Amino acid sequence: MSRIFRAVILGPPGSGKGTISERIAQSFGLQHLSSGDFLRENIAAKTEAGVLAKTYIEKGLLVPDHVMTRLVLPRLEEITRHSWLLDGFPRTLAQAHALDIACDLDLVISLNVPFETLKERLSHRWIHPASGRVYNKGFNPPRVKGVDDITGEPLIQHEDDKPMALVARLRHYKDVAKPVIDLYKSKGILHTFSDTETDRIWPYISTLFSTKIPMHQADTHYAPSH
Ligand SMILES: Nc1ncnc2c1ncn2[C@@H]1O[C@H](COP(=O)(O)OP(=O)(O)OP(=O)(O)O)[C@@H](O)[C@H]1O
Ligand SMILES: Nc1nc2c(ncn2[C@@H]2O[C@H](COP(=O)(O)OP(=O)(O)O)[C@@H](O)[C@H]2O)c(=O)[nH]1
Repeated sequence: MSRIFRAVILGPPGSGKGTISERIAQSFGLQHLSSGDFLRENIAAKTEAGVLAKTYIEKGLLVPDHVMTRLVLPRLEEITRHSWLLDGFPRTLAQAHALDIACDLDLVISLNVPFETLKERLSHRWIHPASGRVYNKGFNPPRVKGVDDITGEPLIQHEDDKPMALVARLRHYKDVAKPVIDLYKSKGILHTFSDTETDRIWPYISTLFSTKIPMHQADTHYAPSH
């Protein structure tokens, strides 16, 4: 059995972590693990961690580190045969230290997207709350305006994607993320990508992954259709 490959994707809200993670998963066969999805699963199943996490998320707060690590790390430890890409965790230095103890990362991607672009994107982001599927008015609109492609249920806008909350949220992200980014830089595993468009960042990320892991299947290689 070949050794599994472990990667993390970092970036502010709206920087394209979810979008790029899906492309990496499709092109290179990594499992896309998202802290938001783990939380939604736990909230739906009403687990102890899920019930607790919900009270923070509803207030627009980060879930405390000890709750997040208890939720995420066991899931990672379960995966012994599949390479993965983790999105949304670690978000704080304490989470990064906990992850460090649990496993050795091969690669960390950091997305660097200008503040104005993030504001613009997030104000046009619509989500399907039950699944976490994400749409954008211009970039990837739903097939029918206002409804989820798969279930036909209505899309909503996150309270904290609305303009008033956005600026504070992006500032807060920067403060909390800086020491995490510095940690991975000091370990020599950080790769930073800066641009205003996911489609311009993607070829560089794709090349980086191609050098690190064999292509999953050449014919599943992701190519944007627009
Ligand atoms: N690693 C984490 N640490 C603390 N709280 C987290 C973490 N990951 C997710 N959360 C909580 O869950 C909520 C939903 O997370 P999710 O990543 O789906 O969406 P988000 O905050 O809109 O992120 P982004 O905009 O970067 O996609 C967050 O707003 C936060 O309250
Ligand atoms: N206009 C535009 N929107 C994008 C681009 N990349 C992603 N998006 C959209 O921007 C929003 C944030 O992207 P997402 O992948 O959810 O970012 P995350 O918050 O970092 O996970 C979503 O609505 C995406 O569809 C891009 O290059 N241009």
